[in-house]
Amino acid sequence: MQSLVQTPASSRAGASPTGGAPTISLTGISKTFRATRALDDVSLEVRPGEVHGLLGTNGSGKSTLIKILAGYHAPDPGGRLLFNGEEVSLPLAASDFRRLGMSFVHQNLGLLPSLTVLENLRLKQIAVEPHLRINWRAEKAAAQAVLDRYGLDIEQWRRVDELDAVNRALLAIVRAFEEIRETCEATGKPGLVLLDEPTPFLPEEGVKRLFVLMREIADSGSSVMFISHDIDEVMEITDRATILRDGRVSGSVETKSATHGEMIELIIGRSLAALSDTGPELRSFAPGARFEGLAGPGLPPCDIEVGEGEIVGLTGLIGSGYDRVPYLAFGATPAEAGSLTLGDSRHPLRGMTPARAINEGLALLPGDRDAKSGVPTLSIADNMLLPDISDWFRGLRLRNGAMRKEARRLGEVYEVRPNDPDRPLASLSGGNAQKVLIARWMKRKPKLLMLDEPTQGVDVGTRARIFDALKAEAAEGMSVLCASSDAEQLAHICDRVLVFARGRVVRELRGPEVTKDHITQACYASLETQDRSQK
Ligand SMILES: Nc1ncnc2c1ncn2[C@@H]1O[C@H](COP(=O)(O)OP(=O)(O)OP(=O)(O)O)[C@@H](O)[C@H]1O
Repeated sequence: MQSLVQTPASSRAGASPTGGAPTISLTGISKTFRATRALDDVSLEVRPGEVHGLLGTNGSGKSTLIKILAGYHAPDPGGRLLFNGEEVSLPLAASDFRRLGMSFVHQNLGLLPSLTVLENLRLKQIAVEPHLRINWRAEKAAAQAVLDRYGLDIEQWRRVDELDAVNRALLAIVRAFEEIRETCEATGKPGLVLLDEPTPFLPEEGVKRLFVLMREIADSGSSVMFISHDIDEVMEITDRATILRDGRVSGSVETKSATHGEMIELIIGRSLAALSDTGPELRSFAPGARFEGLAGPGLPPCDIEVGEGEIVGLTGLIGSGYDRVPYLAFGATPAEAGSLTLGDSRHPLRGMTPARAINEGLALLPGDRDAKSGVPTLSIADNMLLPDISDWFRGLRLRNGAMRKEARRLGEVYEVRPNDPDRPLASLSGGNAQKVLIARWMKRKPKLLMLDEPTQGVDVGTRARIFDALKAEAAEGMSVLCASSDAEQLAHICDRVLVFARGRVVRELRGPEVTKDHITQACYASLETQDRSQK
């Protein structure tokens, strides 16, 4: 590797080659949660006008670092933080953020969905500044000025829950930057906006719009810190990136000249097999699951077949309806019509409930990032084995030891870190909690496993393990339906991919056609189909 990759020691605080002080400089930050050393002597700096990436495996400490910067966690004694050269004592206080010029966009964006765009943008002024009555005309003009400044074409009177995901994310970022703009203008010093994975559920064109906005913030002289699992995105938008592994800085790179492979090695400590540019062999499968006339809100009747042992991907652009299929099929969203044939039995989908679906041999791993499908207060072992709890009784006695042993084995297979079956799910990082839930459903060996964005928030190394495990289960006869907007993920695992537009399957890719490029092209070609049918 060339000199573009700096060792943690050489990237220590205060060594900004730009000559000016870094916007933020952290030195020797550690954080211990009982037995877990979440951060160990982390040092990094973000320079003025820089978009800086923060990458790392699940549990590597990214969220802990952001929580320290947000004043939520106090770090262990000994760490230092300099902001524009000023020493700031840790933990940060609520009054520090505006004074220094620091703002955050957390994963849930922090907007108030039932309020309008205007109210979200001007909330602080409306709620905090004293006035006898709100001058809506002035507030409207101020909000419009903000929207115009960043070129956002959003109606001010729309409620935030009526906006699409892209506009919600753009609004959150604009609001965060507006929070610090006045401070930056008054002090003439750069501010820092921290974005904690704002892109996972956005379509590609939405991500591009976000990047334009991030670049505008950086061009104004402020800095942006961007946390993401998506290496391609980090390579596209950031100037430099810091990579964490097991709570330590494994490297700091100039992203423009780093390669994808170098980034992966810094993240997981090893390289991965390259993605093949031809899809899998064309194979035929015995009948597995067949949906006929499956219909529900946002999905006109459609037919989908998945062979025994076949992995079928469902994809399309946002709003195309592909992601509704697993929920309607499982009864998590009530289906309006349709039937499911599994082996010799046929089941009406109207009136299907998750409990019945599980009884028939279906499983669903939802795509939420808050691990809603798990029980945060229960242990890892309970979360993995709860659906089969009756198997773990001997008479009236629950075989706790055997349960723990099995949970530890599954934790090993799915690389759950830390692999301690007694820990509550809530204490795991988001990606590790997702691994626990994947293990739970894979272990049950359902006839049809349905997944929605299964590896969202899961690091690149574990992603490969999960793909291998899915393929291994499919080879044993399990049918798999995987809804995902990630063409690379689908290309890794699928035998066949169905591309949706306006709720209908508009393209089927099979065998060798199942490549990342073909899937992406088919999604964008579906946009034309979508546009034509709208005219
Ligand atoms: N409140 C807590 N109590 C105990 N352990 C914690 C707590 N918060 C985080 N940890 C542990 O600290 C380590 C770092 O977790 P963190 O959430 O920072 O990782 P991350 O890099 O953000 O992961 P992900 O990409 O999965 O979100 C993990 O081992 C996690 O289990």
